[in-house]
Amino acid sequence: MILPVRHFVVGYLLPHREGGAAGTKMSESYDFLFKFLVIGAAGTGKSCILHQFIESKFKQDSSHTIGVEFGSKVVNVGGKSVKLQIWDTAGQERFRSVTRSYYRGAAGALLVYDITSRETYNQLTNWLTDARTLASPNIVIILCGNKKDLDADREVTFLEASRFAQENEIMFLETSALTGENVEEAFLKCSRSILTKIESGELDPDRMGSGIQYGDASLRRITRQPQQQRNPHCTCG
Ligand SMILES: Nc1nc2c(ncn2[C@@H]2O[C@H](COP(=O)(O)OP(=O)(O)OP(=O)(O)O)[C@@H](O)[C@H]2O)c(=O)[nH]1
Repeated sequence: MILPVRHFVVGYLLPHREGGAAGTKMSESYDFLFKFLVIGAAGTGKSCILHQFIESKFKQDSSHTIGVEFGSKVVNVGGKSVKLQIWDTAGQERFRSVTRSYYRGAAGALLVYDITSRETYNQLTNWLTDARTLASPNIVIILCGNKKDLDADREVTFLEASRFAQENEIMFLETSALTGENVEEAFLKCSRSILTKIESGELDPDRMGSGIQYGDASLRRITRQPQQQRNPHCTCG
């Protein structure tokens, strides 16, 4: 059965609160917008990670995602407000053709496996290849070994996963959507890396399909600057 894609999209659009570790805001004013993906095998906790990040609580009775779900949050990264537009994709193979259509132009991704399931870890190379091929070769990826709270059932060591991350030039953290440990940090770390690449000129927000857009706040600052400083890269410092 093939349903139109829009039927799969569930919104998490919540009011952006002032304060908190991420420093979110009431208004929709932000410096940058980054498109993010959450990818990885079924049952690894992708939806729970997104829910924990946005609502700061564990999603009880999470069921398999059908297609994609959507969440959005404004965070403060290195003095810049960044709106993260996050697509949580289904891990089940039968939704792969739908989820793949959401990869295009993503700036960042959380690649999730379950530390208690070697099977989910063994699939990482396929997910990584998909992300780099379908989103962008420059996509900034953070590997998340989720369910860190289930250490007694661990099947994948921290060391081997960190070696995998190093070999594949991606960042790495172990997370727990249940306790919230490192969940926000994963999104912030990935966002920080994207911002650094914008600053260094490695990523160009003006490039089509970069997954990055200037927000109102950023554009306002550019137009206020003297003519000789109107280089978008200068706005990130
Ligand atoms: N103990 C523990 N359980 C978790 C954690 N994260 C998720 N779970 C459980 O793992 C199961 C799958 O979580 P989901 O978030 O639905 O997994 P998913 O990756 O979104 O799955 P798909 O939508 O099928 O791709 C659920 O039973 C969750 O309660 C975690 O950090 N710790």
